[in-house]
Amino acid sequence: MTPAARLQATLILAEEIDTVARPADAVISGFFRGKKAFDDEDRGAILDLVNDLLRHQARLDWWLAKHGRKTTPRNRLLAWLTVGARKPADQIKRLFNGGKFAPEALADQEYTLLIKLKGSTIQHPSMPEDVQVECPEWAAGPLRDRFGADFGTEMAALLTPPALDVRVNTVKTTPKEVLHELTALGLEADPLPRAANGIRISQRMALSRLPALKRGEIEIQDEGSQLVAMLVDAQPGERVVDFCAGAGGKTLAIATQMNNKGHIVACDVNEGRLKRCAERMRKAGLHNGETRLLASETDRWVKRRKGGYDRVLVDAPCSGTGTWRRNPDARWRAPEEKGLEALVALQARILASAARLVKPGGRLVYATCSLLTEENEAQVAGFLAANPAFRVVPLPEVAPQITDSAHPEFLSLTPARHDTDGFFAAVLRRDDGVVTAETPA
Ligand SMILES: C[S@@+](CC[C@H](N)C(=O)[O-])C[C@H]1O[C@@H](n2cnc3c(N)ncnc32)[C@H](O)[C@@H]1O
Repeated sequence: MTPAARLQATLILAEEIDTVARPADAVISGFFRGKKAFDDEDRGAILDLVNDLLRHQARLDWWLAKHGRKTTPRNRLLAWLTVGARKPADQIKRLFNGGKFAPEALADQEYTLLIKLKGSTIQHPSMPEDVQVECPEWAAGPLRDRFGADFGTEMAALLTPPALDVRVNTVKTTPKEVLHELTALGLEADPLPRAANGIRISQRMALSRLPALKRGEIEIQDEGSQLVAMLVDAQPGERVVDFCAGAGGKTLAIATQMNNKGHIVACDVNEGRLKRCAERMRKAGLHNGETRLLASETDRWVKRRKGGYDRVLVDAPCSGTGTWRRNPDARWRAPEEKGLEALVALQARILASAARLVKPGGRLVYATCSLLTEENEAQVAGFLAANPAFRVVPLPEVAPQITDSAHPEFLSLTPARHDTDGFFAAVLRRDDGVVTAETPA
């Protein structure tokens, strides 16, 4: 594939990501599906370029505005090639040549833009701080409140591409065997520092190079996500609910913890994701689970199963601020249409309803991939105030091996401090109605 054709593919993707509400990874995988003309190298180069545009969008837009230009995907690409990739104007003109599979030929005023941008640097001291760190307006206040003096450092970490973390499916193999295979393939792979069955692959490569992935022996899962599943601490033979299971990232990890014994119900309001979850369970050789589509968080099924589960995980829908490293488009899509407040209210409703499933003495884990206090500590505080039967089980009690959480009681991970996605998890226990030796019959 020619360099011009790669640029044209980048442009198609950038335009679609800019206009549709779907996440970029869904747009990208949809675009490449069934297209044999793109080999791994083409895909890698196009993906890098799309991500470069998304990770520098605020700064590119600042440069475009400075020169009175519209912030369109095509203008952003032209600006990036000049300011970021530092390509000479004439070389860009040769690539934007209007040929078959190439971007439309450069207009005169586009060429003028390239000349004006020549010698500019992607970072400029006159840029406002939020532009320099690519922080969208809707999140700047809450993130500054959360991080204070560390705001800049955390934002910078959110702009770096993450390493590839995988979780070993111990129902099928062992971390030792997987490490051995990865090393034999010439990949740089090491055990994760905190997640017992996790491995980090530091080197960039196409996923097609991982045969263990095809065999269902490993799953791609950030260390933070692996740790959330670990905090559920589901034991073989127990009854467990993963209330917001989605496509099952954590369901699979929990079902594996249970060593295929007992029962896990993966609930969600999204049928497509649950279908994917069931497929992944099958591929992973897990048969201790079922999926359950809920009409809403207050579906009648929840009432019928009240008090019936040893462990319940609520991996709530959230702003996703902790995942901006891997989803660089997410920062440019404000949380849902109704904003952060509506999201926080939904989380509260989900948590209150899912809590009904926990049996006396059982464990409730509330988690998000958000960095915002409103969705995390404040959400838990609100729940505890309204539900006195639950109390916090401090992190050092449930996971003494995690010694570097950013919060003394909860799991709180940030990209700058832990080199994981931003994750939050609170472990709660239902303390009422527990029958002990002292409880009168
Ligand atoms: C953070 S994602 C879950 C990710 C998943 N646990 C994983 O590890 O791959 C949150 C999920 O909550 C689901 N959700 C949204 N509203 C819900 C509701 N009212 N009740 C239950 N689940 C809901 C979404 O469909 C989404 O799949």
